[in-house]
Amino acid sequence: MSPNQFQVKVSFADHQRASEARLSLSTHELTIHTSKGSDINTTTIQVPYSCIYGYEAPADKSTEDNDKNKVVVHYVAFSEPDLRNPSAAKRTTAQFLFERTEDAGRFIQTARDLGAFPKPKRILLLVNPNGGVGKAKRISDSVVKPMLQHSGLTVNEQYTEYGRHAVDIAAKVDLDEVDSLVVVSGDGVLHEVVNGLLSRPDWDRARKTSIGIVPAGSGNAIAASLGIVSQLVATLTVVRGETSKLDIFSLSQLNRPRIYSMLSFSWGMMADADIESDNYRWLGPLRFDVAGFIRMIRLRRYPGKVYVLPPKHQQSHSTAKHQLTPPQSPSHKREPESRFQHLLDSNIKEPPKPWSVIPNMPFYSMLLLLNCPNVGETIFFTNTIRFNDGIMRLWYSAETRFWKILMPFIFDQQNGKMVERDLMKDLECGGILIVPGVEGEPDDPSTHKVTEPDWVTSPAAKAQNIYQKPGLFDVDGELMPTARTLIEVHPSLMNILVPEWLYHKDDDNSTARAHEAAVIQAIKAQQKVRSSFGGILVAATAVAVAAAAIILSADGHSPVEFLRSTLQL
Ligand SMILES: Nc1ncnc2c1ncn2[C@@H]1O[C@H](COP(=O)(O)OP(=O)(O)OP(=O)(O)O)[C@@H](O)[C@H]1O
Repeated sequence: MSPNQFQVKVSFADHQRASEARLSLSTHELTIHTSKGSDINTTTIQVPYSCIYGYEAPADKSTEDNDKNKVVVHYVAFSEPDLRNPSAAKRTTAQFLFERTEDAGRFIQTARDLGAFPKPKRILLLVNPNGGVGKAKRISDSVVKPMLQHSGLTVNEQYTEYGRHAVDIAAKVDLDEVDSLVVVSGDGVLHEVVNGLLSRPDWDRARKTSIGIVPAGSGNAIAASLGIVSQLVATLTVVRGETSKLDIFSLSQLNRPRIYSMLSFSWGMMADADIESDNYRWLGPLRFDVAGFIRMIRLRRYPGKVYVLPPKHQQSHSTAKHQLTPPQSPSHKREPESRFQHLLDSNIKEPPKPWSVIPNMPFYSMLLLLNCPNVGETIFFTNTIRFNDGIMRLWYSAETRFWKILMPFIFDQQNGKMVERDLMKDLECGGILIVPGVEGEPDDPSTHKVTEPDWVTSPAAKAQNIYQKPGLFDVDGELMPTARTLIEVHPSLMNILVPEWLYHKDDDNSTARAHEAAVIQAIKAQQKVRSSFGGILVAATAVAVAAAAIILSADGHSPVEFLRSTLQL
């Protein structure tokens, strides 16, 4: 028998009777060959190391004789081909009884050397008891903590106690004591962790601390974008500790602290709907569909100008990435470099070349900047973006016909083809300057903030019967002032925990690749398959709510006026 092979008696969590088996440890997986006559259906079980989240081995002399030869391996099994729904991933255990204690020890040592077991790390788990519909605590207790128990990780759990508490925690956490900050919540708390870490005087060190997410919010766009389909897979991801680079956008406004985003920025219909969806939080993920539908049938246009920087100018910038801005005064706060901060000065009416304005677009109905493929757990926008490609993706539209906007949201919400419809224009860029307002004139010169609640008076708008609003600025689901805003990309600024099989290192083992490819394919399929029927059902529910909204005429328009403007009569 080769040094990486072992003879054992094996029993599985769901099969009580032990049977003879041969174990082999390769570079990437543990294979269990059970002997004929066992009560286990399959005779060969492959457990990729990427699916092992812990083990138990006899630790002390007082252990019973029999237990000294025992090793228990905890792993996640995917029940192919049913990987399409999150319940396809299942926790399980295999218990091995070796003939001799030395064999058990040799097995553990060999498995460790080959990277089969998770490496020890210190995790700070931030649980938002209010995340989603208040399910985060239950998820932490029933899924996350039981899985972490045998992982070898040192875990500290902390509940967030108020809005933006995670910013304060991340801003103060002792980086010598923590390797990863993991949130059990939605995108909002992860956004706060990013901002807390990057607001620190030692941000250049803090940015290297890996961040992770166990989806327990209502949107969960980041987790879905990473291919994390369940809390179980998310916890496995945390335990295995594989990371990928993560691009970050910075959003600068005059005389305000800078905000950082890992997911999205939006303005217009989608932003209004996202922020307004907070009123329907009790609906869980459905809140976005209902708020979106209501906003769609009361479509507005949002006046302003948007300037873009071509991506190659950002690319050359990326070679000098993460440089510190030289301190100008003792009070000057060091932060990731901004090359275009001067464009926030209102004396600069038009940014110079290579910046250019988006032509013929004084009015928008929606504008979306994305760093990830998903804008929500159930909204798979496009597969043309990666969160580590160093480029910003901008979509915008001036469309205000209700049905034109509704169609992609019903039929293409989960198939990644939303952007292929003739609704939105698509741009790659390295930076964006947004100047909201009819003529770019801010209401408040010191902040450039647009404050008019109902901005409907421009002659051009009146002539076209356009119903306008300054609109809301939404960054990662959080509100920010509607004001002149500079958005820049900081390529690969942070590290995020990702499922190992999606980003495995280059190896030449075809079995590992085949297994991993199957998992990837299944996860992608899972993102696409949720039927459009769900969308139609949601739309039907939303129609009822929306009809009430029209009758109540929240924005002061009568239903007749509304129909006329919607149908462009
Ligand atoms: N103890 C708390 N009490 C009240 N609010 C809290 C508390 N802890 C965190 N929050 C706030 O809850 C908000 C929502 O959190 P989070 O984004 O994680 O959940 P979600 O909105 O349901 O999910 P998603 O952002 O994915 O839609 C955050 O803005 C955060 O500041």
